[in-house]
Amino acid sequence: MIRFENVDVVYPGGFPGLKKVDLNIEAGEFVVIVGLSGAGKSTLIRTINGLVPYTSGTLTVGDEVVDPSSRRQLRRLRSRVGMIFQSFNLVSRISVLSNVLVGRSSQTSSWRSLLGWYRAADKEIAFQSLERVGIVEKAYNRASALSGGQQQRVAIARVLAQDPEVILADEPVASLDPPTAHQVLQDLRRINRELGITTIVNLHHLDMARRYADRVIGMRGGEVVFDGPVEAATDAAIEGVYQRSLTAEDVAPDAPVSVDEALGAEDGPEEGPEVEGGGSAASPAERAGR
Ligand SMILES: Nc1ncnc2c1ncn2[C@@H]1O[C@H](COP(=O)(O)OP(=O)(O)OP(=O)(O)O)[C@@H](O)[C@H]1O
Repeated sequence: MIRFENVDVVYPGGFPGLKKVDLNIEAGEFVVIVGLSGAGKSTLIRTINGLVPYTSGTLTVGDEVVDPSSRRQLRRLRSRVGMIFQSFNLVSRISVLSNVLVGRSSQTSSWRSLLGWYRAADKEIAFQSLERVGIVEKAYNRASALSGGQQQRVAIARVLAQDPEVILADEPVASLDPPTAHQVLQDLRRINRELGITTIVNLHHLDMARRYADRVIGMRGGEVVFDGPVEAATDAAIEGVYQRSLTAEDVAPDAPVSVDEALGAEDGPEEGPEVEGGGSAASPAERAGR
């Protein structure tokens, strides 16, 4: 699905962002990238959708080799690869629904997008996306009126409305308190399982990485220095990535549990909203009060 072959990124000024990265990420995987600040996690993620152009090697997404110099191809790539950011990146003064409809822009003529005249089918997709993250009732609220966790769910719904093959999430829970962070990660994990969307997430805290990842990639100095199933991401392995001992803060923001304990923990409670069927005959739009 995503293949890095000997990929380098050199930032303007000559700073190396990625060094000789070789990676294969299969369709449907849920991959978490860990590493200390400055390790190259964001660079790796942003290279996949062309936000950061790679300077040598070959990057393939699906069946297309990414050509950072082709604006047309980058537009197409970004319609297939959705991105979620730490700061949500919503338009705060417009409604939740309008924000989610932005995810339909690549399928909508520019005059319709500009005027906000989205087709009924696109609105239905937007409602269904909001339903999938459990906040369809907020469709007509201003985005700014929502909590951080709800805003991140809107951002996930916007990406879902794109019908993406890949979701990239760059520190998606760094601005959220731990319980809310877990809920957002549970949403991403559930969506990955239900829809089979390849998902790549940068995370700082190891308890979260270990709870949600299938596979962990460790980075240091722009290089991939660890790549294995979550079971292999032991304390010793991550200490090898960080090149120092782990601290409580590495593991969890405010709950210093043993990392090996977290690794052995059962799956987190699947608290996400019921999505299929839901026990109600009402459509998502009806539940939103349309
Ligand atoms: N636009 C840029 N120009 C020059 N150097 C950059 C640029 N963006 C990132 N870098 C450098 O590239 C390196 C990797 O940065 P990156 O943001 O990918 O790290 P990260 O692992 O995501 O860090 P963090 O966890 O702090 O976000 C850092 O040393 C950073 O200073």
